[in-house]
Parts: sequence; structure tokens; C-alpha cells
Amino acid sequence: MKMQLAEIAKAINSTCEGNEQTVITSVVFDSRKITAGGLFVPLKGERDGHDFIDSAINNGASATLWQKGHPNKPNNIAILEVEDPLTSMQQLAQYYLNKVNPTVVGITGSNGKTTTKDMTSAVLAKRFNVHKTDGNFNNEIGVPMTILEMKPNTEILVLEMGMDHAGQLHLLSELTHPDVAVITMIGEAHIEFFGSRAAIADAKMEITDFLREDGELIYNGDEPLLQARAKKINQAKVTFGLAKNDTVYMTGYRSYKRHATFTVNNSDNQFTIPMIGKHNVSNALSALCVGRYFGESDEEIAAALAGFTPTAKRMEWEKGDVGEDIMSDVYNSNPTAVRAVLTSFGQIEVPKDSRRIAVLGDMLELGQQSDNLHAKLADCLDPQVINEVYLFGSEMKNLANVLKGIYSDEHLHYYTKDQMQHMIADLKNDIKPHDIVVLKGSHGMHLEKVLERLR
Ligand SMILES: CC(=O)N[C@H]1[C@@H](OP(=O)(O)OP(=O)(O)OC[C@H]2O[C@@H](n3ccc(=O)[nH]c3=O)[C@H](O)[C@@H]2O)O[C@H](CO)[C@@H](O)[C@@H]1O[C@H](C)C(=O)N[C@@H](C)C(=O)N[C@H](CCC(=O)N[C@@H](CCCCN)C(=O)O)C(=O)O
Ligand SMILES: Nc1ncnc2c1ncn2[C@@H]1O[C@H](COP(=O)(O)OP(=O)(O)OP(=O)(O)O)[C@@H](O)[C@H]1O
Ligand SMILES: C[C@@H](N)C(=O)N[C@H](C)C(=O)O
Repeated sequence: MKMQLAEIAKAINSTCEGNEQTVITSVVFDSRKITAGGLFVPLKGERDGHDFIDSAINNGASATLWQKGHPNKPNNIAILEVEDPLTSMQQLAQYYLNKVNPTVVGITGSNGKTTTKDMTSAVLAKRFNVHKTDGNFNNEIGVPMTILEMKPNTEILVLEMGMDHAGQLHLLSELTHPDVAVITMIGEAHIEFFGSRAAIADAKMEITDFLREDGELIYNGDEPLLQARAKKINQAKVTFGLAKNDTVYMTGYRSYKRHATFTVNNSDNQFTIPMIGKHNVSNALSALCVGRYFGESDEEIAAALAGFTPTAKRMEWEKGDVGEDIMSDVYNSNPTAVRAVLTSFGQIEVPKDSRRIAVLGDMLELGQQSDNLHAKLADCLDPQVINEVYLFGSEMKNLANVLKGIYSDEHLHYYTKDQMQHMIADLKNDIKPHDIVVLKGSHGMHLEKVLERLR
């Protein structure tokens, strides 16, 4: 972005105290990352961003937003006073979005948002100037930041949109007015704050609240909760999935260790993705639908999917220190995602006498259903397929109790959250060079620390 402070002040209904011809080239909420040309946005987290204004100035910030009435207002930097810096950053993002005016693709869903966003932008980049969400900066801070980082020549903006409470996607939809909205699937992520999958589906549909009249909703047609709700909107609809009544459905699938191939109805192409699992094929199908919406050929889409780069920590292969292969899936966890990962992990061929080892950390934010949802994971753990199970965290005790009837003591290992070091030591003793290991747990369980020690 490149805007004078005068233009920014007008966009957010503020006045500029300082040189309004100052040119702003970036908007930054972390004083440690700001450079010359940066507009500092003081946000409230654990601490208050206003307290870091001196650091922002020292690092070269050219101007700052400032909450009206907040004490210690600096006098050595241009200031735009506002009621709430976060709301003003969102307003500025909306203004800049209207100015650049790209076509907007919004992607949500309980799982698969980041992967679908990466696949979709790779597909669209075949023909267009695309700007996409970095990592999973998908919330009320991340979405406006993404918009403000877009280049002026952006033709298509691919935005990941996340939520953990009702109303959040309504805000993001209003902010961005998507031309295309994608819902990857409905699972149980963050169900603690919704109560039911139906309530999650209602909240995911908020992405269509400001979907343009001539826009399109692309959604997982295998999910009855979405089918029922999609009927209520007037915009064009396309479904993807595994069932024959979907607009685009998978007709063939083969899984290898590091990639999978698939075919779809009404296409002669064979598609390849550098990831495994039918859930990732489902993500690829939604990217295919978006590519076709923009007029891309299946050949172009196939070439893009084969070469796309997934974001780190999503079924990412790492090498362990005795030579074992480790699938790192440590960014988040919830029941549908664990099932998807264990199913595809269980299909990977291992040499004779080698084992598949699963290390599972607690799935967080499942609320009252947590005990039951952890216990029910037993139905996707078969000792003939997943040979060793390491469970980590208080919630996983529920699964350990059920697995006692299925796994013998020597193959079932349980650790409380304060026993991570103990678990790492046991894993290091146990793992052999040709074993394969999967690590999956919620972000808050920090299984990345286990990965660091095994690597
Ligand atoms: C309010 C805020 O500024 N918090 C950011 C802040 O944390 P803290 O609360 O610890 O901040 P802290 O208390 O230390 O400081 C307060 C403020 O002072 C700033 N500060 C601090 C120290 C300093 O020297 N200088 C300075 O300027 C700091 O940047 C912050 O703005 O500093 C971290 C490191 O810089 C960022 O990681 C946080 O970013 C949050 C997570 C975010 O929401 N970030 C956006 C960009 C985002 O999209 N993040 C995604 C996660 C999105 C997510 O959780 N999505 C959910 C769904 C959506 C949930 C909606 N609530 C999902 O996918 O499931 C990500 O990090 O990967
Ligand atoms: N379509 C899907 N169905 C079920 N599980 C999935 C699907 N896609 C991805 N997953 C699982 O979710 C994990 C995270 O994938 P991804 O980052 O794409 O999801 P996300 O919704 O963006 O989550 P986050 O916003 O927390 O990054 C994957 O590693 C995999 O375990
Ligand atoms: C980290 C956040 N994006 C998230 O996905 N949280 C859930 C609870 C998880 O880590 O599993």
C-alpha cells in the first residue's frame, strides 16, 4: 500500500496531528516489526500496544493510531486519534480493498481452510495477480492485515476466514464482500463456544451474509447441515465432495507416501497433490471449483495443484534423528481432523517389522463434549494398523481408558501434560529407523517441542 496520512485520516474519520503528506507504506501492530513508512496500530492483547509506542518510534514508525483519551500521547510522531484502533484498522482495510478492487475469494470451514487457501491461490496464480493470506492470519486482525499488505495490481484476493464464535464471519464478510465464498467442511473445531455442529454450520454460513448478488457459494455437498442452509441463499451454488450428486466429485483416488492422485467426474485429467488423504482431495476439489469459476482449464488447475506449497505443520514430513519419518501435524486438532489424519497415515506402507506410531495430544476447545469426543477416537485406532499409541494430556486419559481394552499395555503409553519430557525420552528409546510417526495435537499442547527433540 502507499497512501498519504491525509487520505488515511479521511478513510477512518480521523484528523491528522502532524504532517498529513507523510506517505505510509505499511500498517503494523507489532512495534518490533515496524520500519520507516509504517503506521503503528496499538492493539490490546495480554498487554496494551500503546505501551510500545516508544519502541515503534525508535524503529522508524512514521505515524500511529491512538485511542482517544489514552494517556501518555506522544508528541514526536504524527497521530491519528480514533475510538478503537482495531476498528479503524478494519475500516482502513475496507477502504483500501475498495480502492484496489480485486475479486475476493473468501475461504472458511472447520478444517482445511489454510490448505485450501494455498491450493486455490496456486491455481489462480496461473493466470492472475493473486494476493493470499499469509499462514493462517484469518481473524479480525489477520484479515485486515492481509488486505493492507496487498499490492495495488492485485487481481484476485484469496482470504482465509476463521472464527471461534458466532458473528465473527459476519464481520469478515461485511468487511470484504466476497465474490466467491468457499466452505470446506463442518467439523467440531471450537465447538465449546457453539454447542453443536448445527450452530457451527450457522456461523460458517455467515460468510455469505455479504456475498455479492452475482457471486457464487462453493461448499462441501456431502454435509447435510450445509445442504439445508445453502438452499436459503439466492446466489449461484456449486458443490464438491465424494458423492455423485455433487457438482464436482472424486471418481478415483490413490495414496502414496508423500502425494496422492485423484480423478473427478467430467474431466479426463488425473490430478496430483503433494499431500495425502481424501480430506486433502476434498480441499483440492474446492480449489478446482474456484479455478473453473475463473475460467481456468483443468490442465492449468492440475499443474498448479501438483506444484503447490502447503503451509508448514500441516501433515509436513520431517526426518527423525534415528532416520524415522515424522508426519508433523501439530498446528491444531479436533476429532474430524484426527480421524482424517489417522486414516491416511494408516494407509502408508511401512517395511516389514517397522511400525506406525501415533502421538496424540489433547484436542482443545471441545467443551462439555470433550470427554466423549476423545474417547470416541478409539474407533479409528486399530493395533494392526497403528501399532503404538502415545497419548498426551488430561483429555486423552478418556481415550487411554477405552484403548486399554484394545491395546496391550506395552503398546499403549499415557502421559499427563507435565510429563512431556518423560514421553520424549520413551519415544526416543522406542523409535526404530524405519518406523513412521505422526504427531497431532492442539496448538496449546505444543507437540512441536516433541518434534524438535525427535528431529
Ligand atoms: C491482539 C494482538 O495483537 N495479538 C498479537 C500479540 O499477542 P499478545 O496478546 O501476546 O500480545 P502482547 O500482550 O504481548 O502485546 C499487546 C500488543 O502489543 C504489541 N507489542 C508487544 C510487544 C512489543 O514489544 N511491541 C508491541 O508492539 C503486540 O504486537 C500486541 O499487538 O502478539 C503476538 C505476537 O506478535 C501475535 O501473535 C498476536 O496475534 C494474535 C494471535 C492475532 O490474532 N493475530 C492475527 C494476525 C492472526 O490472524 N493470527 C493467527 C491466528 C488466528 C486464529 O487463531 N484463528 C482461529 C479462528 C479465529 C479466532 C477469532 N478470535 C482459528 O483458525 O481457529 C495466527 O497467529 O496464526
Ligand atoms: N477437509 C478436511 N477435513 C478434515 N480434516 C482436515 C481437512 N483439511 C485439513 N484437515 C486437517 O486439519 C489440519 C489443519 O489443516 P489446515 O491448516 O488446512 O486447516 P485450517 O482449517 O486452516 O486450520 P487453521 O485455521 O487452524 O490453520 C490438517 O493438517 C489436517 O489434519
Ligand atoms: C490455534 C487456533 N487457530 C486453533 O486452531 N485452536 C484449536 C483449539 C487447536 O489448536 O486445536
